[in-house]
Amino acid sequence: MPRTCIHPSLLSADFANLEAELRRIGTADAVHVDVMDNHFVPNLTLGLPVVERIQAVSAVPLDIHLMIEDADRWAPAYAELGCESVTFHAEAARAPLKLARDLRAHGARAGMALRPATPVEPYLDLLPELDMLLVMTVEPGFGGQAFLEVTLPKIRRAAEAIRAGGGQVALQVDGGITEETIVRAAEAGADTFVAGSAVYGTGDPEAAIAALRGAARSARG
Ligand SMILES: O=C(CO)[C@H](O)[C@H](O)COP(=O)(O)O
Repeated sequence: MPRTCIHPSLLSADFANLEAELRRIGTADAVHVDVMDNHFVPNLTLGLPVVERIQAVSAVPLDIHLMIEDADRWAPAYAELGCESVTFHAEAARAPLKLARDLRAHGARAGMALRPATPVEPYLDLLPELDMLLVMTVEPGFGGQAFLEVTLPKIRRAAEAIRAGGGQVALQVDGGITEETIVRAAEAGADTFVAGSAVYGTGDPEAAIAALRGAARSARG
């Protein structure tokens, strides 16, 4: 069976109790950490010093999603901390090819994200340089938004291109993922699912992770 990964988003966790919140998602494949700078997106979260402490105490690997300007400058520093994957936005990188190579050289999986309105076609040549492609299924910046069905054709096109290239690149979706929308994203070809509200917004994050995983697996066949 193909690998199905669930990455709870810390954006929906209690920021006053991050270490305890990390312990509630021990069965997750990674924890998704949203770094926002109030410039690339209209919201501000956390940066390197906090991620360094999360990395020190987390039992699950860190999946860093940089929603920041000047990704070329900052992304390698997150890789240096030992984060498992570091994802920059195509719209925020001056030299995406060099940046992806830098991230891998620092030992991280290199990820690239696309806003809902950004087409995937101009970036298909970059796929061999990436370990993960993130198709945003909401406008980046805030948790709790509704899944944008309009992104499904892009997920399908990205999945086809990844399969044609040998299937080495994870296809991540982020935003509005629930037990219902995860089915449509999985059918379209996504294999890695970020979920904030649908995990931390419930009383039992581990049960939510299991339910999301089960729904995605049955959709992927
Ligand atoms: O990148 C993000 C927002 O920009 C978050 O990861 C996303 O909001 C997840 O939250 P939810 O599952 O509640 O939509």
